[in-house]
Amino acid sequence: MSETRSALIVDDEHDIRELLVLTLGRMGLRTDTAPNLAAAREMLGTATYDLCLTDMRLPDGSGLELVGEISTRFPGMPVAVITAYGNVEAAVEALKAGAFDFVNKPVDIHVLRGLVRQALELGERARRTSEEHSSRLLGASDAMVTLRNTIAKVARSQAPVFINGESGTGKELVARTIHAQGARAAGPFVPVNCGAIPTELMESEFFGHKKGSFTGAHSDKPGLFQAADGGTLFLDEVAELPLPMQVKLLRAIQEKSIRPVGAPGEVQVDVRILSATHKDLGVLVSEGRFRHDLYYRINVIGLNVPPLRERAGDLPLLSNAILQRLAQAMHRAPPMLDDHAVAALEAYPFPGNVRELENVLERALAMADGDSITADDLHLPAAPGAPRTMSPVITGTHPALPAGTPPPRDPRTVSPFETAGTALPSFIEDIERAAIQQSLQENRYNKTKTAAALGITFRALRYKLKKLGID
Ligand SMILES: Nc1ncnc2c1ncn2[C@@H]1O[C@H](COP(=O)(O)OP(=O)(O)OP(=O)(O)O)[C@@H](O)[C@H]1O
Repeated sequence: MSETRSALIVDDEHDIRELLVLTLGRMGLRTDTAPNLAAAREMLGTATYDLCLTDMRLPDGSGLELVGEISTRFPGMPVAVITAYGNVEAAVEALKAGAFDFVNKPVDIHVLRGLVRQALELGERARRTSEEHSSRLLGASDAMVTLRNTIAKVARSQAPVFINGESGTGKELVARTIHAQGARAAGPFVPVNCGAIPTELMESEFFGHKKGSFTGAHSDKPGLFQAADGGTLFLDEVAELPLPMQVKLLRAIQEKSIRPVGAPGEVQVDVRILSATHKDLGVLVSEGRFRHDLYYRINVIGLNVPPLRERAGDLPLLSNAILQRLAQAMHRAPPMLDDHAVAALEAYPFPGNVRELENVLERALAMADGDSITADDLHLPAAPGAPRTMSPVITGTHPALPAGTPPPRDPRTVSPFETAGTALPSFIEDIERAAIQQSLQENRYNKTKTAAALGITFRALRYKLKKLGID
């Protein structure tokens, strides 16, 4: 626990607040204080705490109300109450309302310190559990339920699995889930981006090398196959493997052994192969760009991860889980998406899938002032291929949606001719903005690659991003 923990202290008695601030401060905690319920609520709206200590009797209500609110709004945050000595009923009520523990007045410093230590441990455990949840493949759509069921079956076997799906749909997460649910879970999971290894280093990266086998080989180095021994090797972007490397990989998979560069003999390896690509590998095989024998070897079981736009019903669940995770990392209370924001998300096609959703929400979280995220905060780009309209996609200027009101129209249906009558420079800027945003998504927000794809320099791209207000 290296980062500073924080506590909210709620008590109307100045002396008690001082005593608690001093004691918790000595334990290394940062503290905020509130003399009443209203102030406590305000503080909880702007910051997240690892612990709350509240008096039962407050000038504007009961500490019990706070206990209830905290348990619902911040389920992982322990709250303890300070009760008058001998008031057993109040203590029991507090525990029933969700308090973690209570401490009697006058406060015994020893008891208090023990309670704080336990509360922090409890919070830490809750945080870890929530992190485990966040690495789960979420979604209640039929497609995701089917995918999760298939994964559960596939995980039991040792067969190679080939995962296909657009960028950012969750292919790596699927691979990690197969590994985590299978018999090799205690072994290593080694992901490798096949498109990121320079061709000349590939053999050494996959199979390792012996000291002195080539210039720069200053010591023996095990390769990725050895690193994944007893576990899983995940070949991401497998379509990017050059043909000569495909031959070597096929051999290693068939023989279950590898020969490090410069080594005299073979080394046995026990590795399960999972692979993925967003490309159509069948087409690459028919074009002779991917070996059919390797294709059949890695594609014993094939899984398809559907794009987010085909399971828009998963958006609220996914968005809330992502916001919760991001807010927790920022020690903030997770904001809610308002109705317009949900409608805007559901109308947007998300070409970058869940990864793009994460980026959109991260930016929105940084922009949002209060407890909720509006459609304006989302800054959704125009749908790729469609010129941006003169007004933002979802302006957020609509009044709150009454129940039953249809959501704002789908930005994809906006006709480019709606731009007629607008000043030419602004029209051109909009087209430029749409092209840059599309290229950014296609290149996964890598600005160097985006600049290259657009045929402009990195500096020019940076200038345009600033000028067009894209960040
Ligand atoms: N169903 C899901 N539930 C929760 N998080 C998800 C889900 N799908 C994807 N994610 C998250 O979205 C992000 C992108 O997922 P991941 O890296 O697995 O996608 P990918 O398809 O492998 O992307 P690429 O093709 O670019 O390699 C990750 O942070 C992942 O945790």
